Amino acid sequence: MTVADLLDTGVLAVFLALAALVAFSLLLRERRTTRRLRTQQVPPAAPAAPAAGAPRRRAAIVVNPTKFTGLDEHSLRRRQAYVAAVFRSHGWEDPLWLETTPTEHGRQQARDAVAQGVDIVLAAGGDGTVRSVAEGLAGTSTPMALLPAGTGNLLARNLDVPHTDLAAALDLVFSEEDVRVDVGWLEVDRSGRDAEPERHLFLVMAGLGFDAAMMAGVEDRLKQRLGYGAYVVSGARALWGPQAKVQVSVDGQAPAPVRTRAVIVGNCGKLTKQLVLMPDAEIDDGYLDAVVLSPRGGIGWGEVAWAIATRDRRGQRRVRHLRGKRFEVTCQEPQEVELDGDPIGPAHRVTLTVDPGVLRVRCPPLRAGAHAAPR
Ligand SMILES: Nc1ncnc2c1ncn2[C@@H]1O[C@H](COP(=O)(O)OP(=O)(O)OP(=O)(O)O)[C@@H](O)[C@H]1O
Repeated sequence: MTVADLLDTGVLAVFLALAALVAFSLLLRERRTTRRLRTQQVPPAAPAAPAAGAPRRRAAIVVNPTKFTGLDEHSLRRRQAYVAAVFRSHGWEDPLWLETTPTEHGRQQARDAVAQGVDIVLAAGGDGTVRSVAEGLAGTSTPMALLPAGTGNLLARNLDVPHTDLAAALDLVFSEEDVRVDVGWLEVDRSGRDAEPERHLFLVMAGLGFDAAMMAGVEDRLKQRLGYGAYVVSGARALWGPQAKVQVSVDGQAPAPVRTRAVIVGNCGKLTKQLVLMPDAEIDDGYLDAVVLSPRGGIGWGEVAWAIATRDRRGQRRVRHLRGKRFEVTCQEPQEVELDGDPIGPAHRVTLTVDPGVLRVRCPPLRAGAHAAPR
């Protein structure tokens, strides 16, 4: 073994040790959080009468029932009663509950809710449910709120919506402050010659290569046991893999050939509070940001980890930052694709575009002094 090999192995070991440490601390936090959510008590809600003559407001809650299978029937009913009591205590009508199904993941439910004239639609589930509800609401004036119940809850983390405290997340609904956010669209051409490529909305990031392989490698059983830590375990497995030959074109410019492990395009850039993949990505700036990761071996991954940990914006040969309104990525061999953390299978070509400000989201102001969306 050469000195370079030894160094390579050493850096990789440090990287994996750090990853394991992060996984362990996340696991402990996740367990504490789950326990807190499951033992939440129904508050003695004091119903408030609405102002005389004022129409009572109504929310729809689109709920993914698979995210609550850990709760027994009694706890589930208690949770629903709690939520309804909170709405009544603010003078709202009882919410309309709409469940997702194995074939309708939230888009149709959100459209039905808009057709019924609700004032807001809450997405209760993980990022897949949020994405689907957003597809139903984009371009309408009905805002979306989040009741995060997934593992990653990436949008909630990026928008500073509480993702471990149901009462705090609900409180935001009554703040009446919305922001207009951009949505990203991903067109997936699986064969490279598809006549009608699939089109999906994304709110956080879409990518291909290492990150998608990592998401695809997360087993449901491990996710239930380890929560966010399952991604670290799968990520450690996906570290070893060949670089892919891809062509990246930004805003119609001539495509640049790159050898890469991952191309990730983001509408916003946070993975966790501490881990920011794209420090300059803003969800309301009308642009998409991208990172192209091209590590080779353990030392290369060490450089990538360091660039991400230090939020290095300059970029370097292992981590390149790009910005634009349209990205086209063509792969020589099909690569795994992911969408806000959900793997959607391999594709030869993906096109990513941005639709600025078309979704209203009820969340804290994006930055100090920012104005809320006009009504
Ligand atoms: N009623 C249902 N029965 C079975 N599966 C469902 C149902 N509703 C939704 N799903 C599945 O759940 C997925 C969405 O899950 P969701 O986004 O809520 O969590 P997630 O993306 O798995 O979150 P995380 O990975 O962060 O836990 C959908 O893509 C669909 O496959």
